[in-house]
Amino acid sequence: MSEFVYRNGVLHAEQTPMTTIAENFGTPCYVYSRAAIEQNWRAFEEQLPAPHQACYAVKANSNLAVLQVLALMGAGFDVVSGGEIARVLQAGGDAGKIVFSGVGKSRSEIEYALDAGIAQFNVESSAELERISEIASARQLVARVSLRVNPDVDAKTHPYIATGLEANKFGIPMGEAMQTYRLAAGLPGLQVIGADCHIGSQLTEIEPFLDAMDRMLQLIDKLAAEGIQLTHLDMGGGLGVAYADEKPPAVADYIQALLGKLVDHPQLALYLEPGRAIVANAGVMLTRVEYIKESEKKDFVIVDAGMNDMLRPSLYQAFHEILNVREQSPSRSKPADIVGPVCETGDFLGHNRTITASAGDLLAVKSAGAYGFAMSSNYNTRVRPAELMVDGDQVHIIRQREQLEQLWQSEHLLP
Ligand SMILES: Cc1ncc(COP(=O)(O)O)c(C=O)c1O
Ligand SMILES: N[C@@H](CCCC[NH3+])C(=O)O
Repeated sequence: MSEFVYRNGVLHAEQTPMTTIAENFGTPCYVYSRAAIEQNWRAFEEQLPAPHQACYAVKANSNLAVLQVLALMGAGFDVVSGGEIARVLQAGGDAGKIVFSGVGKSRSEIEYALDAGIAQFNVESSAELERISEIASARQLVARVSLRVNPDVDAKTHPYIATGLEANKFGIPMGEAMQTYRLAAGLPGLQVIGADCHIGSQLTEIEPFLDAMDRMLQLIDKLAAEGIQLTHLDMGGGLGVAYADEKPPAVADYIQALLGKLVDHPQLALYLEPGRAIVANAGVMLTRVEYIKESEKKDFVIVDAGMNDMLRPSLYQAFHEILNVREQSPSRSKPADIVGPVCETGDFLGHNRTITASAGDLLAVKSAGAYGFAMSSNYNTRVRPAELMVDGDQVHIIRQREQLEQLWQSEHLLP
């Protein structure tokens, strides 16, 4: 069930009309539904009783209040930087449920993570193993490590968000996995506990996950035969959502299919790192139409949000449904591009849309809760939008719209 629906001809977020939100908080802004986030999280949690564990991928949406909602539900977290660890702790998350992924962990990030007592490092190279071993030994600590192995499967998604092919920078190639595990097992300050992989994002089929899992289980069996016993397998994130007419598998079907593969491996806990599946459809971006520019073949609907606020269409030609907040009919006869004010030809939110819109109208860009605000920037010296969390009939401001002065407060004029 979507928490964003028309009531009396006006798009609502839970019980609050979008028109009220725009009046009170201005545009552009991101609007999230707490109920939707909770519902999406519960779908994972219910399928993954302990010792299995879901770890929300913080990069998808790292607003403190979003993390807080999940922390209150007992979530684990998948992070990719020291900054994300700090955010999770700031939001009340449990360090003991943090897994630390990423190809380029710096010394200071590793030190910070060890001191914070995170659950484990998902390690991506021999060099990183050696660095973690050295730092942990010097601190007389033991770092729990899992190796991220690249299973070399085609995730059948956009090439920029496929990560499980050998051509990608991520993980340890399957062919080198055994020797890297042997290295890990012999290094001081490390406890080798698991294996992980992440083959890509926005996957709409189960098969690539199952294919990757077969390869990972074969590796785990070979390791066991050598006396390296692992206790968990982390299959990463990547479950897709419906932006348009995609039909991603239901969470329960996806997890049951993965758990089904574990019947012969009762010692293994399954970890997952969902990001998009938790937050994408729990958020929209609200923007107001500034101008309509008509031309012979197509019109331009020029709105107050641009690629700096919402990068996915420009970066991946990603499709996001765009609705007029006031339900409209019929649709326009000539297609329109919905474009922003940024000085780039690639600054668009949607191409060839049939949406009816006039100057002053409010539009909602759907499925914007994941990789929306998280990838925003200040390009063109534009302040980043406000973020709001709707909770029933309450609207909480969870991030103020930036003020211009903040944009240059760390800059200095020459003496
Ligand atoms: C290691 C890792 N885990 C989890 C995720 C979250 O992915 P998604 O948002 O597709 O679930 C990503 C990003 O793709 C990732 O790189
Ligand atoms: N940022 C991408 C997903 C990449 C995930 C990174 N591991 C998107 O918007 O779809």
